[in-house]
Amino acid sequence: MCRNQPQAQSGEKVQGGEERDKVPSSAPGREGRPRYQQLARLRIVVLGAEGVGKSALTVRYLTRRYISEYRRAIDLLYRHTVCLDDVTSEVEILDVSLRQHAHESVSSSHTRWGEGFVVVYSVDSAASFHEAGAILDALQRLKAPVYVPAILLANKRDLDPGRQVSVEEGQALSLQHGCQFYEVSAAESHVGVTLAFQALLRETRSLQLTRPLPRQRRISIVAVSRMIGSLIGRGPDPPSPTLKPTLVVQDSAGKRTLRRKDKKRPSLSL
Ligand SMILES: Nc1nc2c(ncn2[C@@H]2O[C@H](COP(=O)(O)OP(=O)(O)OP(=O)(O)O)[C@@H](O)[C@H]2O)c(=O)[nH]1
Repeated sequence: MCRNQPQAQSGEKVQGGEERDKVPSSAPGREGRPRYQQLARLRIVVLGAEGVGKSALTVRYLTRRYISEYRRAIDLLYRHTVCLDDVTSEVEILDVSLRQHAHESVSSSHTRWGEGFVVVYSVDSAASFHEAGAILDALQRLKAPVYVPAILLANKRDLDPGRQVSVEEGQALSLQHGCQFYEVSAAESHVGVTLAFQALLRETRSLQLTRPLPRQRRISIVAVSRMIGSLIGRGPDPPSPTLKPTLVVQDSAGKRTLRRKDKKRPSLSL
């Protein structure tokens, strides 16, 4: 039985792209297990206007801790092993740093890579609420006709005196887009944040299971390796300005390091 909490994967080995693509489907995977025994992988993208608390929420979910200041203007990719409902999955969370007019920066690279989406706004910012609506529109447009598992996350509930967006408005927007809605405060508690992420992981996982496995695996390998190729400038596509995540890796001593993905350091494994 596994604990119902996300766990940092320590001592994670990060490999280059070419090696990864060569692994035949019957060969042992990087954990030394046959492919069919490897963990399900869920890829989550966190989107929202600038400063709404995307990093605070992501770190709150992953570590239960609240850290009030983060490096800005970089995308971060977190990889963790999560046990939920006694099912262990490898979860990758891309915390995207979008600038003004965030919805215009949501690209098909994000939607091709991501399987589940957290769309965040801040209750003290009507502008961020409108951005969230535009992001949900953009996701649906880019993913159409495929259904998009997403949650709408209203953050900074603790700032109620300065509230510009009511709970009812948040609910109405989520109903309009057919997604779940949570109002939370990354600053106050990890509970709501954890429930929200877990709901999305469940939905994303359920959707994965409805797809035929071999085909889905092939598609995800191609999609990720293409994305990684463009991230590190090796692929035929030009590098996307919005998809250059820094990988957060936790070593066996528990020390966390940030690695920027650039030409010299190809670093994401399948
Ligand atoms: N009061 C309050 N402040 C919060 C909360 N969550 C985040 N913040 C603050 O909001 C600011 C922005 O938080 P970030 O997590 O960096 O926001 P972000 O969306 O990742 O920012 P960018 O990556 O620059 O777009 C920081 O000063 C946080 O401390 C919250 O729940 N309540």
